[in-house]
Amino acid sequence: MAANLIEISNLHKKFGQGKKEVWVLRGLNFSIKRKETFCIVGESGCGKTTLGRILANIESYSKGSYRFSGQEVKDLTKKDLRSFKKDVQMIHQDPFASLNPVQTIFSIIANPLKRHNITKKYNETYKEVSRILDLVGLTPVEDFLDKYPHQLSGGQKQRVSIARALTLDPSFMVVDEAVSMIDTSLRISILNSLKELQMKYNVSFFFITHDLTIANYFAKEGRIAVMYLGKIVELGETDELIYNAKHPYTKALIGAIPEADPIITKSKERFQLKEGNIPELKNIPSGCAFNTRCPWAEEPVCYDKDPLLIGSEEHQVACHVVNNN
Ligand SMILES: Nc1ncnc2c1ncn2[C@@H]1O[C@H](COP(=O)(O)OP(=O)(O)OP(=O)(O)O)[C@@H](O)[C@H]1O
Repeated sequence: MAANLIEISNLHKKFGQGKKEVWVLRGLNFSIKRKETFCIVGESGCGKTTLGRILANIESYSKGSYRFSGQEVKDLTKKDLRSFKKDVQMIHQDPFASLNPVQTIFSIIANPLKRHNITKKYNETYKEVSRILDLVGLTPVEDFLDKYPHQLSGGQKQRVSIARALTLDPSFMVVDEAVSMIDTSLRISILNSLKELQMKYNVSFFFITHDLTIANYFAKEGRIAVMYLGKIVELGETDELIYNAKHPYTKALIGAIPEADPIITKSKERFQLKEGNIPELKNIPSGCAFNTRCPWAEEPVCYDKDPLLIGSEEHQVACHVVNNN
């Protein structure tokens, strides 16, 4: 059995052809261990969802390598793909859009069980559907079985999405902004449910969020990768990254987190970037893509050479200024 569940090397993704060609992911290198929580954070449009969709094999990759359990995903045979589809599940940002509106909650959970021959007889399916709904906190189960998605609240719908993802006993889950459309009061409860399920079932998570506070909470025992314009600029164990951030972009993201205590907020280091707008992906600056916003950018290196993500197992940074000092 491979040591890492996931190994990504020099991964690239482009959309479009010719003049419309845009490279959305530009050489990613990372791995995810079994049972690990790996969070990816970054502003809108930096490529988080595209990467999540590639990891779930909903989207193909254009260049580089993606190995799952030691096997190159592009080369999976039909038989391997069937087991991959069972093993890897994705929970989407908008549970309403991803749940079939004309199916009852019972059918939504029962269908994958039947399709993959996990349960055969009705009684068996009923028992398993009830067990899974109970696991995600949709109780009393009988109140939910005959309902349709539109009859549930946002939080309940997201729990149904999680339940559906769990039916096939996955080893890896891609969770895309799964709590961003849910009231703050319910967020922690859903995040806690996901964490409990991870402990129980040893699932690895690839958790996508634009909110570093949520990443810090959910990946407390895991790692966070910070993405900027299709590249990872900093990657580290969560506490190390939050309390010892090195990349100016990560520092700016951390500086922007509001503190409950207004005195701390006032005294916290505000890291000023050069300008607010992110360059477009089809117009990436040469050298380090962050150079247009970076207060540390130095001539000539930051304008000529793309920095590599380097460092220790616990903490890696892609910044010439940090890595040269
Ligand atoms: N199917 C597609 N065809 C063309 N361009 C696409 C496609 N899907 C995504 N993109 C582009 O790829 C870039 C990255 O999008 P992506 O959704 O991965 O970013 P994101 O970081 O997840 O953003 P958000 O937080 O807003 O969801 C964007 O510029 C987007 O317009």
